[in-house]
Amino acid sequence: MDTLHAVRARGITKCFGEVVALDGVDLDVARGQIHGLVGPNGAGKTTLLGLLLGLAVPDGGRLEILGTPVERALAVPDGVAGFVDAPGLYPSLTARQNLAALAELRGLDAGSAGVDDALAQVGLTDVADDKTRGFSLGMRQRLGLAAALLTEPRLLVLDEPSNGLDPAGKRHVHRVLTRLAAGGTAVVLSSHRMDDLEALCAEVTILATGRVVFSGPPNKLAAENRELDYRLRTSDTAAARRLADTTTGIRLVDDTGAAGQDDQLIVVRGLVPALDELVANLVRGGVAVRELAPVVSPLEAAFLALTEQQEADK
Ligand SMILES: Nc1ncnc2c1ncn2[C@@H]1O[C@H](COP(=O)(O)OP(=O)(O)OP(=O)(O)O)[C@@H](O)[C@H]1O
Repeated sequence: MDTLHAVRARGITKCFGEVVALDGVDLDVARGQIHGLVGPNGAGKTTLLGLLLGLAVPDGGRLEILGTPVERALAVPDGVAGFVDAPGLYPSLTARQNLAALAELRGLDAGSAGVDDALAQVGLTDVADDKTRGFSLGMRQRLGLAAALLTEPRLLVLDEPSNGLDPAGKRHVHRVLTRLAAGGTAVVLSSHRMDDLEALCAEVTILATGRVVFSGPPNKLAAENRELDYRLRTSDTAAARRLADTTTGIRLVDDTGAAGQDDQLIVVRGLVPALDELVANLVRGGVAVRELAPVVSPLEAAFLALTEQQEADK
C-alpha cells in the first residue's frame, strides 16, 4: 500500500466508443499537494477527474486512490470529495439547507456549527439563507466546495473551481485549498487559468488528446528556454523599431492584437539575452523604456507550445 500518494495512476485508458479520452495516463499526486490538470478542450481532464471521484472506472491501467486500488465497480472512494462539471444543489433550498441536507444524506455529523464554518470558509455567510436558485456560477462553485469541506476529505477533486469567481471569491477558494493542503489533503483540480495554477499548484500535469505531455512543477515548464513575445513601450516608437530590427536574436512581430491601437507599443520576439541586448541598445540610443512585459506568461507560452506541438504531431 502506498501511503505517500493520494493518487497513483499508471497507464490509465478510458474510451467512449471510438473516442480515446485517456491514453496511457500516469499521474502521481502526493498527500498534501495541490496538483493542477491543464489541457485544451477535450484533452481528457474531466474524464480523469471523474475516475478519481469514482464516477467511472478506467478501461485499462492501474489506479490507486488513498492507498486503495480502484476496483471495477462504481463507487466514491472513501475520503474523496469534489465534483465535476458543476456541484449538484437543490435550487429550492437555501445554501445552509443544502449543506444540512447533504450532510444528512451522507450520514455526516456536521451539525449547524460545521455547516456555518464551511459557509464562512468559502465566504458565503451573507447569503447562507438565500435560495440557491438565484446563485451565480461562482457562488454555486463555492457552495460545492463548502459541501466537500463537510466531509473532511483526504483527496479533493475539483473541475474548474475558479469558473465564474470574482476576485474575492477566488481569494476564499485559494485560501481554503491552501489550508486543506497544509493539513495533508491532496487537491487535484483542472483549470484553464495559468495564473491560478502558478499561484496554487506544486505540480501540474498537462494533457493533450488524452496523453500526458508534461508533469512536474510549473516553474520547470516556465524555465525552459523558449522565445517569448514581449510588449515594448518606449519614448520613440520609430527608433525602437529600428533598433529591434538590428539587434541580433530579436524579431519584430506584427501583432496588432497585442499592441492594439496603441501606437507607442511594439511587439518583439526573442530569448531573454537578446532582449537584454535590445534594452541596452535602446538606452544607448537615448530611447526610454516605459513598459516591457511578456504578452502571455511564460507558463502559458510553454503550455501553448507543448499542446500546439502535440496537435501538429497527430
Ligand atoms: N460521456 C461521454 N461520451 C462520449 N464521449 C465523451 C464523454 N465524456 C467525454 N467524452 C469525450 O472524451 C474526450 C475528453 O473529454 P473531457 O471532457 O474529459 O475533456 P476536458 O479536457 O475536460 O475538456 P474541457 O476543457 O472542454 O472540459 C472528448 O473527446 C470528449 O468528447
